[in-house]
Amino acid sequence: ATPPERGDYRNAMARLGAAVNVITTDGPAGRAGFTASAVCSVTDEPPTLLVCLNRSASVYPIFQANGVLCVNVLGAGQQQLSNLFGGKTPMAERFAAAEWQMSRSGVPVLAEAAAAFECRVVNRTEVGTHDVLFCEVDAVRMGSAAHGLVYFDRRYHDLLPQAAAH
Ligand SMILES: NC(=O)c1ccc[n+]([C@@H]2O[C@H](COP(=O)([O-])OP(=O)(O)OC[C@H]3O[C@@H](n4cnc5c(N)ncnc54)[C@H](O)[C@@H]3O)[C@@H](O)[C@H]2O)c1
Ligand SMILES: Cc1cc2c(cc1C)N(C[C@H](O)[C@H](O)[C@H](O)COP(=O)(O)O)c1[nH]c(=O)[nH]c(=O)c1N2
Repeated sequence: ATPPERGDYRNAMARLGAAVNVITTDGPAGRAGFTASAVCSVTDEPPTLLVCLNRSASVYPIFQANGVLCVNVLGAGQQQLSNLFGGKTPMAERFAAAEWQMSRSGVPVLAEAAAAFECRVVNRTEVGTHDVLFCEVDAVRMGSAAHGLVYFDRRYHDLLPQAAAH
């Protein structure tokens, strides 16, 4: 069978709603961060998640060299931060838009995230244009954001609980 055209694939993927995360790093190669929706839990023994990173991103060599990162899960109302880290904005400007704490490994952690996962990259696999980074979680933090943020249909949606039925 012939595979779907890229546009058709993306149109369908646009309906696969996903949490929005700012992935940060710091270390010998310097500080960097980017927005990722391609993040998911792999196993909880040992706690491991994956992040898909486009090898053509300007931040790619920095993440490659540092080998540590933090997955900052954005909350309701933080779509501006997602757009800032989603491309083209100079790195200093991205980080100036929020308050950061320091993880034990020296990686910036977003104080206002819904949750944050401090990780080491333990494995990576090249698939097409992307690297799949397998990341072991050394520490978790529960942040101050109470409601989630979801990217669906190429737009952001604040995730507010439905009113209880009856
Ligand atoms: N996994 C990714 O790398 C990824 C995911 C979402 C958005 N983006 C970036 O943000 C831009 C805008 O996204 P959009 O959702 O508003 O519209 P879009 O039409 O470009 O993408 C729709 C959906 O297709 C998938 N997708 C898009 N580009 C991809 C890529 N290079 N690799 C794997 N999956 C991809 C994502 O699920 C995305 O939400 C994209 O063109 C891309 O540059 C990348
Ligand atoms: C909502 C949303 C979701 C994603 C992205 C963007 C946006 C707006 N981007 C693109 C990525 O954030 C962008 O390419 C980086 O900011 C790197 O850009 P620079 O090359 O540094 O400008 C992105 N890139 C990637 O490699 N993996 C991903 O999962 C995602 N997900």
